[in-house]
Amino acid sequence: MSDEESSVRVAVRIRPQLSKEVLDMCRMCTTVTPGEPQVTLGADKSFTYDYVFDTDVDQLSIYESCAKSLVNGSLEGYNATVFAYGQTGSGKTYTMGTGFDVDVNSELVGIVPRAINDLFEGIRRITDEAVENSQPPPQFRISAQFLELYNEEIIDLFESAREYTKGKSVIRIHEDANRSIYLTGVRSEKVSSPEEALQWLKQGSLARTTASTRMNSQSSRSHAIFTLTIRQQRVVSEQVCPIALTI
Ligand SMILES: Nc1ncnc2c1ncn2[C@@H]1O[C@H](COP(=O)(O)OP(=O)(O)OP(=O)(O)O)[C@@H](O)[C@H]1O
Repeated sequence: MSDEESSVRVAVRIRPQLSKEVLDMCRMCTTVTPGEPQVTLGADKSFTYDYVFDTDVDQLSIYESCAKSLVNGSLEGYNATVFAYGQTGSGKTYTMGTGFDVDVNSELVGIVPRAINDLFEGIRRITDEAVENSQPPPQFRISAQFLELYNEEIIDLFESAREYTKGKSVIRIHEDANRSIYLTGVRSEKVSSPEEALQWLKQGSLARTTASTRMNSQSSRSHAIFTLTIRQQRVVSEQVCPIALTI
């Protein structure tokens, strides 16, 4: 598949050094080529991506470049996934905004809370436009799921941790005739406002498995997938489009 046909975009974000790294006299080994999405490691190993963000790029710019258009697209019926990948301590949780504290200073808010706010803002806009045009506004139904993959087990972050230690997980992974993977037994919560969705995000984030690693004192130790499913029902048709945000 050529680059033009691929719907996958890869962005690299370089985080600033942490105070401990500065105190330990660690040195940056990356150089971003000005005006190009290219990063050089050390003296001569250069790599080009769709986007490269250097240490000074803020959370809003990352969201606007990497996720905003996907949120808008999801309201038009497209599926979208934002996936953060990288070694421990590289900044995945920070960038996605799914750490313990989702009530951070507004400038530091990450991708997931921004996507939630934009999603509900988009719904409000579509509803207002329909009313202005004297048309029946579409009905939106939004539901959230939050799963964690840890030690090859799937944990439902909306269920209490206690139930899982008793081995009560009812989540099963299946493959359908088209070889698509789907899950059953996952708890799905209806959300009707950004506040409600953020509350579920916060509750699920707190339930995640964490421990310290040598490179991150509060490492997530797992993969987590936060999924919002949007059902938009118009008079003539219904569209179902999940947006998954993976940390
Ligand atoms: N762009 C950034 N600007 C400032 N601080 C950052 C940035 N990215 C990450 N950090 C800080 O770096 C530390 C590690 O980041 P984070 O916990 O997000 O890493 P992670 O990739 O999620 O790690 P793990 O896989 O171990 O969970 C945190 O203290 C975080 O606040």
